[in-house]
Amino acid sequence: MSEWAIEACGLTKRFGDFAAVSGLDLKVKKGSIYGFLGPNGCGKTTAIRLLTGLLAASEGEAKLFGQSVLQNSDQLKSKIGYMTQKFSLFDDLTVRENLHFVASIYGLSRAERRQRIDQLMTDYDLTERADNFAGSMSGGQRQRLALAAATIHRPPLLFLDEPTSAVDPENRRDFWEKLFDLCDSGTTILVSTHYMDEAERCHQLAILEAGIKRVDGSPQRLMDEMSANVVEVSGSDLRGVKRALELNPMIQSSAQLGAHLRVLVDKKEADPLQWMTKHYPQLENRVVLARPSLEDVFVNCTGGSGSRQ
Ligand SMILES: Nc1ncnc2c1ncn2[C@@H]1O[C@H](COP(=O)(O)OP(=O)(O)OP(=O)(O)O)[C@@H](O)[C@H]1O
Repeated sequence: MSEWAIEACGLTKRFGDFAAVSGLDLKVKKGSIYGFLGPNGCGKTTAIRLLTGLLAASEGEAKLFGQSVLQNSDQLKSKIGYMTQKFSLFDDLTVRENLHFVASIYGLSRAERRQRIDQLMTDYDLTERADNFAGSMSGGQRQRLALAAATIHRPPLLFLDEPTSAVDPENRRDFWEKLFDLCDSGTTILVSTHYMDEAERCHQLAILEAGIKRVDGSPQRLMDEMSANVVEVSGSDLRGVKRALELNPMIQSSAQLGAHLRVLVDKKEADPLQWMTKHYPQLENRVVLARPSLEDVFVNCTGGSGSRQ
């Protein structure tokens, strides 16, 4: 038995001359949460569709639980749950009707269906909404309904494409609690996001840009191994300091966060504080070292086109 829920090797998808995903290598351990982090259009949805077998790859291969996605798509269907980026249930059906519909597609028996739907409505706080139309519910409730539907057949592997883009931070936190419950019971989850805080919750993640995986690893490892030190600059004329710093090739990026400038200094400089005050004497007593964040990693490896949370 393979220890991997997902394996991909050189996975590539071209639309005409344009490569939406290029040479993606991936290994996702069973029972873990793996994140795809990247800006709009970087290829997250395309990669998920390749891994689920909904799109055929131009090159490369993907396996789920050791089985080729291309050759075993029928057998693998029952092992996969897929929550698409757009709400894909029926607005003019009630919560219960939507779940009945999905359960019938997955071939659950009548008795099993009723029991499973009641259980899911309890688990996802939907019981009071059972007879409400999906179209009349809030973003958070619709998202819980979509997750209930995606898990109705108890798939061991879940693909979630930007599942929380339409919900507020509190609902997002609750949603992640549900994901960790699923993970705890053995489900493997691949989730795409452009939120840094969400990516930080994943066991492992890959940062994608322009269809290419730039780095992967645990959030902590990515932060530890970043090729830059983070320096915070305070004081006056931060806009002028930023303009001056950005001319220097040792400065990978600088961004103002409130009353500070957050600066990534190439790790080739062993002592970034000394280096900065030597080259910019006006920064004497105005610089401190800061702990790297996942956003710093993102900026460091992509040039910084992601969104901030
Ligand atoms: N069927 C298609 N035909 C042509 N181009 C496509 C097709 N599907 C996706 N693309 C292009 O491939 C690139 C990657 O798209 P994809 O939807 O995978 O990105 P994404 O990271 O999921 O973006 P978003 O966060 O906006 O959903 C985009 O430039 C998109 O326009």
